[in-house]
Amino acid sequence: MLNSIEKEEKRSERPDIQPRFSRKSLTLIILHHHILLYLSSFMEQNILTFVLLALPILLLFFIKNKKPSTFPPGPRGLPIIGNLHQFDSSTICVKLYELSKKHGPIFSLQLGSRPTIVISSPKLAKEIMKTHDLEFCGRPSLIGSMKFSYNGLDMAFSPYRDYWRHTRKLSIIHFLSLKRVLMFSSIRKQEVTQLVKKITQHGSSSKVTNLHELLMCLTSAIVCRTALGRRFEEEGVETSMFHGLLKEAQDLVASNFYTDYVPFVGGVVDKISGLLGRLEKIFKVLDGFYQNVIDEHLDPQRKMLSNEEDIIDVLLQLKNHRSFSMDLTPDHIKPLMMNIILAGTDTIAAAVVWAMTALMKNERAMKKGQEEIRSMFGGKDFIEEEDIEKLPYLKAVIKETMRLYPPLPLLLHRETIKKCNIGGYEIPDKTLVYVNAWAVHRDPETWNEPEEFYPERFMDSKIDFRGYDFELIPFGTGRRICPGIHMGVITVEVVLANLLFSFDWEMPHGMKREDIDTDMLPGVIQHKKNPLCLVAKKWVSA
Ligand code: HEM
Repeated sequence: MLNSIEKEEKRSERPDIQPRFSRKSLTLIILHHHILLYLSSFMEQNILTFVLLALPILLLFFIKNKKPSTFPPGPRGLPIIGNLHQFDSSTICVKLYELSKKHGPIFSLQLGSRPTIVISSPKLAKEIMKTHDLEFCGRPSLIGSMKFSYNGLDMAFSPYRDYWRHTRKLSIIHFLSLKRVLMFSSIRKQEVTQLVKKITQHGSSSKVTNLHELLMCLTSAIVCRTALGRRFEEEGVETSMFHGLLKEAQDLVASNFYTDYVPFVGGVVDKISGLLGRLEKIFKVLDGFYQNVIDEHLDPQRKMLSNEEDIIDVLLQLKNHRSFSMDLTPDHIKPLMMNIILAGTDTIAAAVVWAMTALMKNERAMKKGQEEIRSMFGGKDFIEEEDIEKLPYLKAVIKETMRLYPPLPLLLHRETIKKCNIGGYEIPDKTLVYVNAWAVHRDPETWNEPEEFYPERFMDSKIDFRGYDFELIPFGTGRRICPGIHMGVITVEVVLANLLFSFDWEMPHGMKREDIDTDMLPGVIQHKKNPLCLVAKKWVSA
């Protein structure tokens, strides 16, 4: 039998019967013409022609990306968009948790053209993030994350490759290490002291304290001072503008761009809906902001806010010492700043708000937490970071909060970089992967009464969230585990310890503890939907 190369050779020896175009080149010519027509209809804004021309391309695309038969089962979706419409909800982690009860701890979705799997048990989380961590440590190139990461030049959204490994190593050694994080502890102390002062003023004038607002101000001040050496004017226009920018950026990272899931037509939908325009606009503003901060740092006349070096200083020194394997330009520094600010501000504020919410709903745990701190450190003005080691109940409260209300309930999506087998199913490469920490943290085979807020469950337990225990993964685990874990945990601890130590917390007039809801806002980072508003009474040691 002739193999295809031999056939091809024979054909070229007989020019008389050689077709002018091979089948492959004919298909390419037709496709090329089709795309040209398609683009010109788009330019001329002829929507009907545009959609009609897009249909065959879409069909080709979907046939090519059809789920293999060995893929996990899952809910049926609609034509073309698959399950995308079900993925656009404020409580997506809860919805996926409910679906896992029906379809099992590994099930599939079809998000437009992208085959997707959802993992919902500690056992499978371990398979994905330990046994097969290498196959599962890619990140999908989605339009929002690509924009904010300057096309994957950051850590969070960079694909798994040498560049990511270098950047991550550099961050972990030079600015997110425990040693470096402890060097920033005076910033945290100053900012938390300010917060306590502000709440004390609210309390003395019986003003209600909106904890979400105050904690967002606090964490953005801590993160900005640490990373950029900059502080925004208290409760001023600048601060609220900055929070507005952060919120818009977070919303856009969390948005489902149709461009990512429905090729060709998706881009038009996103353009018409204004999503692409918003993305460009906010990116430009943030980019300009980071550029200004970097220029300030390069200015020899620069006056430092405090004597500490900030993360940009550290990066610029590394640049001068050529510690990075390539030239570290502002285009490498900006995406890292974007990561630190977007990943650090909301996560920490959300975690503290959820802890206070859970404690307000559970008076017993609140009292126990306050007694632990006050009996140990009653004579002090401030609970220092090194005091926290002596507060096991506080630590248990934080673990229990992160279990029930993980700030990133779906972690950050991953993408397979190779084909592999999980739970008896074959998962092709380029499959989108969601690990639903919300579901893992409620696994009934692991946790007794999983819906109960019961910090005591951690008192005699070795389970921790540092990446070794797959039943508790608020920071993820494996190669992609959160590199900001030291900064995140220390900040949550010192803020919560001082809030519990300094104040007795009461409900505003006419409200009961049972009125506090746990509804969530949509987004990658899970915030409480209705702000937690409380009355703070300053506690004075007897
Ligand atoms: C309570 C606070 C925080 C929580 C709960 C949290 C949680 C997470 C989670 C779940 C991931 C995804 C892990 C995965 O894919 O397996 C992540 C990634 C990341 N976090 Fe955090 N985080 C927190 C604070 C921070 C802080 C303070 C920073 C920076 C200063 C930070 C920087 C990052 C970065 C850069 C990544 C991407 C890592 C990579 O893909 O290599 N996080 N975080």
